[in-house]
Amino acid sequence: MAFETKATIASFGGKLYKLTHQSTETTTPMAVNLYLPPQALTPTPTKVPLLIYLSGLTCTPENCSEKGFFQHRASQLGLAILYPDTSPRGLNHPGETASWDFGAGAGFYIDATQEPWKNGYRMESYITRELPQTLFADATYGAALDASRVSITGHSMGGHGALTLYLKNPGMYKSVSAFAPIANPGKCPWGEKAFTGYLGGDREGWKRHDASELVKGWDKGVDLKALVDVGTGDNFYKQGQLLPENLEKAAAEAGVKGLTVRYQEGYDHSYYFMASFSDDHVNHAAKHLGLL
Ligand SMILES: N[C@@H](CCC(=O)N[C@@H](CS)C(=O)NCC(=O)O)C(=O)O
Repeated sequence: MAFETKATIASFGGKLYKLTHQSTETTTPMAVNLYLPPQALTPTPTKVPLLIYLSGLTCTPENCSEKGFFQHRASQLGLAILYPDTSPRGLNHPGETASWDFGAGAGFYIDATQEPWKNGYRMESYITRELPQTLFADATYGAALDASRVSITGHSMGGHGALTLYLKNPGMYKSVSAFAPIANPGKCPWGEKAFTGYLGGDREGWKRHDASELVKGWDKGVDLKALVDVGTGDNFYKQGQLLPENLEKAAAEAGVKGLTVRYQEGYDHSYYFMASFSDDHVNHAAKHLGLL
């Protein structure tokens, strides 16, 4: 359904729009923030490409819009950014708000198969189909966007989302990047908890939603166009929640080219880390979206 505009905020010469719309996938109202750079807002706008940013555990569309600093470089290059929410909200499934790493704020960008979560916890279909289709068809916001040029990025759980949705849908996105991604969810406590709850106990089936497994099926002849940053001071990395080495190893063993993983000395899991490297990730997307 059409977007309702809750707020319009000037940012780096462009505008950040706080939107909501009724989703048929989640069956709930969904909040989403959209940044349009100045190039999309002039009296004679050019169509701009889109970077989708998927957030981490506990986040709403606000966290990264406010403190990720993606808009700075995006405004210079002429790139729109979409910040979706991390789960449906208000379904009131039992236990939905009992923990911060499962249920509300923790949809893991998959379509749940287990009761009660299969009702509404359909973030994969929402992010890959319903949200972009609604946005590109929107009379107000879609006109400024080039639907044929989309890239994806994300942080932590959202890094898992970006990598897996990219690997599952060759051609849908022009490039992928991730900050501190949950790179092998089938083998870490966050992923095991979420996948057991949403998908059930069949670990073989989890592999369809795990970047370190999916990368093995990538076409070796096609550059992966993937940039990953991880801070060596990140406590979740130290606790084995992220496992980026497993992704690197799987890609190398499968002969997949084009994965760059950078270990940033001393950086933690926070937005101080992301803001320090967000220019690099916007440049990475821009290169593959024809802006650089
Ligand atoms: N709530 C968790 C932290 C979860 C966390 O670090 N979430 C990250 C994404 S995985 C985040 O972006 N949090 C929101 C923020 O820092 O603004 C805790 O209390 O330990």
